[in-house]
Amino acid sequence: MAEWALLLGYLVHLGYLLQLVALLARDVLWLRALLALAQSVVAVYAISRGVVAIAGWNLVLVAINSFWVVRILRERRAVTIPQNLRALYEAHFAALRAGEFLRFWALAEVRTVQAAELTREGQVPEALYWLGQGHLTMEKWGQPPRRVQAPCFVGEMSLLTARPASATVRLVGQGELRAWPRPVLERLQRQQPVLWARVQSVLGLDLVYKIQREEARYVPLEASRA
Ligand SMILES: Nc1ncnc2c1ncn2[C@@H]1O[C@@H]2COP(=O)(O)O[C@H]2[C@H]1O
Repeated sequence: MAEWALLLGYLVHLGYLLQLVALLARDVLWLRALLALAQSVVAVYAISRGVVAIAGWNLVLVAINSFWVVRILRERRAVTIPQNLRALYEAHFAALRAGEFLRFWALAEVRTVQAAELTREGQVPEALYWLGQGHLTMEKWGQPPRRVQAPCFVGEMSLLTARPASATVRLVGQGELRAWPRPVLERLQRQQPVLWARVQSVLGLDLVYKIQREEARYVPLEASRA
């Protein structure tokens, strides 16, 4: 009996040691899970000592942390990308987790448009666009018009820099676009900052692809003089 009492006495140290380890965890799932365990241990200790208030408060904390553990596990559970989106995901959206990609993809409106002007140089675009197939024309003041080939985003530069559009971009012919209206993106930015940070990486990758296409068109100065 006395040994039991001694062991129960150590529980308080175990509980706070576990809290210490929890605070070292970088991953929020581990943090929450270890905190729930630590608070359960402290609650058992408090019950054994008859301190109802400490036991009660720790059980409330256990309930909150357990709720978050379940929620995070649900969000992270394996999500399979449908076959028709897999190649697209791997090439352009791999900075997002599979579930995040599907959520972000579903936020967009699908629009079928004909020769539409997507952005106008100097004006803030109404949306961010993704064109999976087709061609665009791009006009910048003082430069000859150019063709831009899909797949690519349109309107990502002004979104990232919070400045007006750097060019006027029009769709050639008819095409199907995905459009994320600005208010939808602003809500995403406010409510899901982690996802927003990953979306910015996706847009960064699109910019890299654009630079690589520009470089493929690059004519060395010597050759252009010849
Ligand atoms: N050099 C470029 N190559 C491909 N697309 C471009 C280039 N410059 C601008 N754009 C696109 O044209 C869009 C005009 O609006 P944004 O500046 O928001 O985002 C721009 C890009 O999506």
